[in-house]
Amino acid sequence: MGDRRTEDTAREHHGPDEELLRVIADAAADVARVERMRIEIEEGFDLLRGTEKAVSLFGSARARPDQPHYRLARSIGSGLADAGFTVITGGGPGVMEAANRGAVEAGGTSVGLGIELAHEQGLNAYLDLALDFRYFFARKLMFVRYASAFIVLPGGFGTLDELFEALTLVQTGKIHDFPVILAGSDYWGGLIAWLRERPAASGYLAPDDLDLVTVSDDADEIVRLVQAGWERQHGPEPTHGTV
Ligand SMILES: C/C(=C\CNc1ncnc2c1ncn2[C@@H]1O[C@H](COP(=O)(O)O)[C@@H](O)[C@H]1O)CO
Repeated sequence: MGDRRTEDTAREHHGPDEELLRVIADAAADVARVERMRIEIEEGFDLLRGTEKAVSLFGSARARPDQPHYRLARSIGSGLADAGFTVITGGGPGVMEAANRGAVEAGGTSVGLGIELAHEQGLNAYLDLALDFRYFFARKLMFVRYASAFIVLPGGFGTLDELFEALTLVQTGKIHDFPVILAGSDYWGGLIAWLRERPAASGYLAPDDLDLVTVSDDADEIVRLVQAGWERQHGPEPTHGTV
């Protein structure tokens, strides 16, 4: 009924031919939009195909190199590279740059999946592989598809969005044995306490949902947690012994 009235109103103002042309133009724009999405996903897959051991790391675009969270991200990036993990970030400044920088400094592979934004910052200077995305959802698919763990450093809305998306995927069983590690207890402690006192206490989270996330301040421990998760997913790595 509502649709009929909208169509009638449109005809009164523009006439039936103009309205039909508008509907056809809208449909053509949607076809073009879907094709852009498909191409973007394909480009991401092409870029990352063959990436077998990787971690996605998130955190503030605004952290400065003299800040502790930048330093922590840099040493996590190095530790991951030493352990053979490719480091994937959003390719931007701040914590992303720090993790990519650490990975490059340790001789590892560093990936940046950037996002086109109105106030373009550009990709950071520490990337071996990079791609800029128009669609957040296509970019998020790459973060999950190629990683065996997520590490989340302090950040704002962007980081929180990535954290809760990851937790939702694990909670709903879309991904399994997938470590979600919060780096920086000073920053995340309050959020964990709130999740326990509000959503969990209200019954909106199961008590063991909070076990899906681990908090750590120690880069070495974080790398060990990531490695343990990888082995749960893939089996233990062969040791290169002398026998
Ligand atoms: C706002 C500023 C730079 C924006 N540049 C970004 N480049 C790449 N990825 C980004 C950028 N901004 C946000 N992201 C994504 O969200 C997370 C950080 O967001 P937050 O709001 O800063 O926490 C990050 O993990 C990216 O994936 C510089 O001032």
